[in-house]
Amino acid sequence: MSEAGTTTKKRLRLPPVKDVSLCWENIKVQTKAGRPLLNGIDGAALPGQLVALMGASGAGKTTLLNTLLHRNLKGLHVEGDILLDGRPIVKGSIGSVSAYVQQEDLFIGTLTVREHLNIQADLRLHNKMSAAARKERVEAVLHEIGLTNSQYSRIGLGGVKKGISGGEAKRLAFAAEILSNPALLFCDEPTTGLDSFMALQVIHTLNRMAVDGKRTIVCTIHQPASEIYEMFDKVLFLALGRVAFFGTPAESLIFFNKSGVLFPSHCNPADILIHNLAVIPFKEEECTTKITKICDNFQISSYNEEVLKWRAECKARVNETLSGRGNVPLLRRLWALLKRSLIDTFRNPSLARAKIVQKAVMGLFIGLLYFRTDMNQDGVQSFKGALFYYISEITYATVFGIQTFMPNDFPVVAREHHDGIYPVGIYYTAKILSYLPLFTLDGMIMLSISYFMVGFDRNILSFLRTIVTGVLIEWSAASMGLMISAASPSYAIAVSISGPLLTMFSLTGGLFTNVGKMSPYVSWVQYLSWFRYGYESFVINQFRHIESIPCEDASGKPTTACESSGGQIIRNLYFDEANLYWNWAYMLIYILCAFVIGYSGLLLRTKLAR
Ligand SMILES: Nc1ncnc2c1ncn2[C@@H]1O[C@H](COP(=O)(O)OP(=O)(O)OP(=O)(O)O)[C@@H](O)[C@H]1O
Repeated sequence: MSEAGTTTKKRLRLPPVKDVSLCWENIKVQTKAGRPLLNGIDGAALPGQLVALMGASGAGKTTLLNTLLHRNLKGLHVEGDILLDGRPIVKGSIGSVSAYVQQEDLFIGTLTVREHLNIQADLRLHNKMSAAARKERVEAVLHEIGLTNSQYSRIGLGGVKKGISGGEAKRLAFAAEILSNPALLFCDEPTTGLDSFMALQVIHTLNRMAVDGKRTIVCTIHQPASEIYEMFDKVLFLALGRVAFFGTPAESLIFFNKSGVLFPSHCNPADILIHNLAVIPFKEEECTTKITKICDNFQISSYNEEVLKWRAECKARVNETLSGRGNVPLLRRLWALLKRSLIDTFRNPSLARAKIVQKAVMGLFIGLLYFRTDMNQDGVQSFKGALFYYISEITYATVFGIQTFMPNDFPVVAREHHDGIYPVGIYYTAKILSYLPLFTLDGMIMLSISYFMVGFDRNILSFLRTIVTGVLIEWSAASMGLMISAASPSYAIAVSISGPLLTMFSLTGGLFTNVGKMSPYVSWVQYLSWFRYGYESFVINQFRHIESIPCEDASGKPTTACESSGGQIIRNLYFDEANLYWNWAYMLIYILCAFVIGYSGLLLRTKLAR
């Protein structure tokens, strides 16, 4: 290989990790009601080891993993020591030196593999790493995890849009977690949902990360195939909340065989072991006696003595210093989330393209419907109708369009927030900023296409005021849509809240009912309605300079009812000319309040989504 080639290869490797060992001693977990889940679990994972936590369903694998990670322990009472290089782990500190690959892979499916990693690098890598260094790290991780061939493929959305394979998705989840090059990695059921070939690939990747990278890896696993079983350095079997065995896979066969478990040839040993450690319905007593005997045997076995030695080795590393991940600049995280939201918004055909095309078509339609309306009594009604229609058109599409975002994003946001990658506020700000261009442009397109076709005031300032009012209406609708979406548990609930609210706001907007003559029981609703603020500004802007309007219909016939000047139109609607710009201020305040309420709702939902 050429020298240049050698340099490139060197660059593509992750830097060596500062290895760590993890041990746990006498871990006891019980529910608040006093039900024991784990009862005195000891163990250790040393650098370069891939350790599997195994056992029948309900044995306590996830509970042990959560205990080691200090996560999801609400409602449980935990005792025992967890030591990282000899030092007790204080609550939450393990997260800063380790990574956790969770069972369910959650991604923004519109991104490519490389884009996802670039954004994760910007979100996770500390402030001392330059943009070039972060790019290099992504390159190294792509090679390390074996994702270079699919780096430009879209991740896809399960069941909606085909993307990368399940095995690639799992490896992508690893890739994101090892960007920060952690020495300690936890994985929950990394092979669940994968076929045997993909599962083997995934465990092979983990094995390589442990052996080559000197990482310490702990994972839970369900009934692995024999080939996979042999790839673990250590297996820890849990049963009835106790350790049934901890040692190498080869030793496990010897130990369990001595404890009376038979392994017929051509059978998967892991299947047989898990079957033997399960409490089978209607045979509870028999199973409990057998399992208790196995656990007792292990306690007095030489394998348990080995575990005690590893633990001592782990404790002896007390002098090593550990460094956390470091700080990630807030602005960089905001920019990364903004990029992700922008890509997602503009690649989401149901939102971006549909919105632009729809508004262009509606602009043309309104333009043709009210084409060259003359200023007479019929014309006044048409102008008023067109102005109110603008508000409806901008509002409904915006509120319901924007509400689609939260159900898709929420699981990812909740996880990333709880993983400490960013606070919800940064995500929310980025999301709002990402919607700004789209939810400003589409309304402007509709107004610009139709405004002069209808025959509204040709004065450029009047046109610009219409645009500004339109943008504020759209942003009022967007902020309300976001607020309801952020605080609602599902899209269906968000829509069912928004529908009636919009009807109320529309009815109190000034066209259907006179704002000055509403029933006192509901007249306050108008002050929550941007229909009312927007319509008043639209009407004042169009009519206030019109001094005389003929009292005749479109065919020239005199009319009995007549609004003979712009001022009269404004007064008849109980509007006030002084409110033209005040309404802009009210809408701005409205937008800010809705954003703040939406943020609070999202924060609360995220906190509850543990
Ligand atoms: N917060 C909790 N409150 C009450 N019981 C709990 C709690 N967490 C876990 N358990 C109980 O502890 C037992 C062990 O659960 P755990 O999820 O750890 O098992 P597991 O071995 O991971 O099972 P599986 O393989 O099915 O995921 C189960 O009976 C479960 O119902």
